[in-house]
Amino acid sequence: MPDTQQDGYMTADGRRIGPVVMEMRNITLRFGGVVAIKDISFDIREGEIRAIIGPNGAGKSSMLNVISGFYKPQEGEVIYKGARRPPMKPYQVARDGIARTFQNIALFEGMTVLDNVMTGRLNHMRSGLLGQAFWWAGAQKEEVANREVAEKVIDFLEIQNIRKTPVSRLPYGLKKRVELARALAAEPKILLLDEPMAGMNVEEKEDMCRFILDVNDEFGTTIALIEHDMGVVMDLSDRVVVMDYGKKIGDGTPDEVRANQEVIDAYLGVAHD
Ligand SMILES: Nc1ncnc2c1ncn2[C@@H]1O[C@H](COP(=O)(O)OP(=O)(O)OP(=O)(O)O)[C@@H](O)[C@H]1O
Repeated sequence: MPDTQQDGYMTADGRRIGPVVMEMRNITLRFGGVVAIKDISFDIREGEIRAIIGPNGAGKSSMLNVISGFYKPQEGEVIYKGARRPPMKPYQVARDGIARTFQNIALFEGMTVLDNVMTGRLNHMRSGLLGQAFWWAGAQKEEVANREVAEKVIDFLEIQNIRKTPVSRLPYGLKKRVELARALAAEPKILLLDEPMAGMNVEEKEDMCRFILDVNDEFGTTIALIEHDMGVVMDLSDRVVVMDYGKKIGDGTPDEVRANQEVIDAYLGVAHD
């Protein structure tokens, strides 16, 4: 069983999964009287693709927002890189190595693909306006280095031919890919994907699937995602957390989760006591 192997393990397809990089401990999140997350614990290992699934309203987005630091749970703690993560602003979490994409694309539509991807480098830029005025050579060097990372990501995701195109002119599937490029440009330790396939046709889904796998393989990026398409989730993920009505009802490999009766019932809509 992978979970008993502290230092990590090798997957059947030869990928190395490392030790735990983030741990959610007894997380409870309420919105007034609504309990969106009820006492949930699970971990994310270095280099793995970890999915969070569940029916509508199960609490998946809320959980992703806890991981990204956007929501502060009323109870429980997030252990990141071996220490309890203090309450942080989202930009501080981003600086600490967590990048994300959004369910509803959040790009600057009037800007080119390259400029959008460059915004993913903001957390790596040391020089502000004053810096650029008084530290010109350094600022220029930094700009070149940031551009190199952005261009590398653009090549990797095969969007070179649209790098100068304004995002507003792109079809939906490509916009999603640009969003992925922007998140990757931040060189995150953990990449959070919020329904990366939502609204895509079959071909776009296949492309996105391949890019997610390639990113994980090439850069060793740890990926946590929420996704409605069960086929995609089961194909992509190393381990899956299943939520229902804010509770965790399953956690394991795709095969384990598929065989879990509580999970089957939740998806078939079996009544709860
Ligand atoms: N900002 C909010 N204010 C009040 N209630 C909220 C808020 N966000 C989520 N909720 C409630 O928390 C519960 C979990 O919602 P959440 O969006 O996390 O579920 P989900 O699994 O992501 O759903 P979906 O698959 O439909 O996106 C729901 O009952 C929802 O109405």
